[in-house]
Amino acid sequence: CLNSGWEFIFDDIISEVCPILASATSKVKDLFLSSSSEEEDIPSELISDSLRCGRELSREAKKRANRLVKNGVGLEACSPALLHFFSSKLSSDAKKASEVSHELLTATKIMQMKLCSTTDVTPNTFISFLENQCIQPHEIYCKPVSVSCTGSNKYRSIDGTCNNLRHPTWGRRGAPFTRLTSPRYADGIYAMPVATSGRPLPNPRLLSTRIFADRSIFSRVLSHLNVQWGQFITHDLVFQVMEVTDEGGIQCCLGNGRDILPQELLNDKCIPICVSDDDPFYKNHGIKCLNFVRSVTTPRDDCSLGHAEQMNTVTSFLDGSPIYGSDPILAAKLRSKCGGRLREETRKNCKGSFLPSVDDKLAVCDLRNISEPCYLAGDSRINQTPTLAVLHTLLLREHNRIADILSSLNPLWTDEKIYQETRKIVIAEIQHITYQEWLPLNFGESYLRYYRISPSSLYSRDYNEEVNPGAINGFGAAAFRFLHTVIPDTIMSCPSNSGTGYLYKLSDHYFNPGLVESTPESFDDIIRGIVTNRAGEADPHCTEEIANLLFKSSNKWGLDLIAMDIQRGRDHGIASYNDYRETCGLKRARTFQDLAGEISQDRINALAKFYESVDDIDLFVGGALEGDVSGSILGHTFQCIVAEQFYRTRIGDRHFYDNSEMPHSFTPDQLKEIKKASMARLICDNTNVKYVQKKAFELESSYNPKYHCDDYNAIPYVDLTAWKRPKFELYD
Ligand code: HEM
Ligand SMILES: [Ca+2]
Repeated sequence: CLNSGWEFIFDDIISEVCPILASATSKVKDLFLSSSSEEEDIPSELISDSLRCGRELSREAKKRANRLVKNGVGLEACSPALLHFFSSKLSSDAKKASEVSHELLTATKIMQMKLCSTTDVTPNTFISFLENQCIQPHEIYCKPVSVSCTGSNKYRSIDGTCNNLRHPTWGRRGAPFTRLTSPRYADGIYAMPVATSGRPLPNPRLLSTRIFADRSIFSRVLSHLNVQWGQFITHDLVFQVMEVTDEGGIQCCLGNGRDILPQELLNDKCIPICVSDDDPFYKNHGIKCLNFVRSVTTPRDDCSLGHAEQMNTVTSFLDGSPIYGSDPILAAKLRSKCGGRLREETRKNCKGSFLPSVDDKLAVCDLRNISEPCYLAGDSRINQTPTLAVLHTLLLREHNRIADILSSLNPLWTDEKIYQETRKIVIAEIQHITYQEWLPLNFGESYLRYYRISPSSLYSRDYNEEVNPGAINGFGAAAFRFLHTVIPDTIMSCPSNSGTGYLYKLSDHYFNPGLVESTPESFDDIIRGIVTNRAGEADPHCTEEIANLLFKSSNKWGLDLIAMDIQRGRDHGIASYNDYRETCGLKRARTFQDLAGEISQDRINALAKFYESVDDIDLFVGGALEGDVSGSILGHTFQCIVAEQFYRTRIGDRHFYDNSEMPHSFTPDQLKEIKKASMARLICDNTNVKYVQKKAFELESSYNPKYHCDDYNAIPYVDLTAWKRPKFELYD
């Protein structure tokens, strides 16, 4: 189970594909023996030979990967592994960047192998040596990303470019994730990390079953909608996709999970999760291997060589990209091109509208028959669960509702003008609901105010163009995934005419949003259910619906999201928990017992049982076991990473909704209206639900009672008349 990622590079292959490089060895050796200083340059022919050879080897590996799938080593129909790939599609430019990245990483690895086998250079000194050299490959190997910003930049671009006019690539779709701490790759470049002893890290599935085991405790405060909003904004900020071949997704296991594939059939991007014979769940199903594939990487903007960086395939701004898309081609496809509206579908007997259908339903949904819905939205994860689809639908309706009002207020506005103004309002509402309602509830109001994360007065003047709004790797591949432990195990549906709620198992509905439209009232019933159903308690325990049955389709078993979270952190070379403790201002632990300030004794004992050294603990595991910070559902280290992300997402966004004194800033009248937006009002304005609690992310209680949607004092209404403009503004 320990693939490093470099299985395709052998010395004999190098000499076959790149004979020049093989003979370069002695020259390199001389260079290093003669110089102990790091000032010496790597000979330029070694660099160019490595690049050429990296390209050759990488292309060979790609051909082999395609061949394997073509020859039958592919994903089986209706398998959990296939469903996991449903949302892993790459646009052609992202695919190209990923290929270039693979070539550069392979070249870097070859250089390292040559230097380390012939000199005293260790993997770590190699990386710092490389960084000092700041090698930029010739443009035929990698073209630096350059964006020029023209025009007024009054509205956000779809792909996030030109938000920051000094650093126009920051926050764009396709950018490398940023890091708070140096990565932990075994070889400093890309190889899967190992323990400090050099032995394997503990098995992720073992950690999942022993530390995160199911214990059904529900939150007494938070609603399912609180969790669902969390996933929705996750999808706005981050999307790492897995490597695929031109022929389809990658299979790493034999016989749908009965064993791991033999090395000769294994793709080098495979990092399957092995399951032990005595696994409490999988032993009953004969499952020994869970399919898992490495994330796509991308070159740095300047193409410089170094360790791997994963690609964020969506804009990292909180900019409604799950609704509008991060890619201009998709964004255009989602528009109706009339009245500023987005495409929608209506149904007989249903008052509200629904998302449009994808072109090829069977390629991205797990349907029992083709008449069931499968939606198209700005984010390809849309169909993952019915409640995610419900939130997408709600925001689609909000866009079209606002577009209709704006066009009646300003009848001469063009489709483009209405679309852009509406998009701006919807994004502002999403930002307001997130920063004013959702973040304080989950992470503590006073904490967020203290760190200037929550907006306070009407306008803010906090925009700082030197703050990179990029997504932090440790946020997406570890800290924010802690919220997987609060996912409830059911989807609740509450018909208006009965006092009862019906519960559906989450695992019966992955990639099948049919529940949303099973009757004309289903959509509203699920909305009532999602504000009534409880979230899971914020402890490390999580439901088996995601820890044994994720994407189970018609099988009796599925994948384990918690084991995947741990393995993904390793795939991304996320620094250890101990490194992050230091980054976040805690003392580095020298012994397990040093964790006692943050982690309870029984949990420390569990960690000491599985990890050899306190330095080996994965960020996801250590962070999840910390006791909560007062007022937050997170412990200190996760709180620090999540807060840093939302700080950057706000301060580094030129278009953040309450920024003042920008050419595109809202007028005071408009901003006052936007600040009335709430989750409850979003529901009231876009469904047939009549009563909802004022704080919809919290359960109904005597302190948070339900109000009628017509009660505009309790649930204020965003009045759009502030957007009525004089006719002369037609052409701006
Ligand atoms: C039923 C609900 C959910 C399901 C089924 C689900 C499933 C998944 C899956 C399959 C992945 C990709 C795993 C991988 O390949 O590494 C993922 C990633 C992730 N999830 Fe969830 N998730 C859910 C809810 C949430 C919630 C509520 C949050 C946070 C509030 C969240 C945060 C994340 C994050 C941050 C990632 C990494 C995203 C990326 O970089 O692509 N998820 N989730
Ligand atoms: Ca975004």
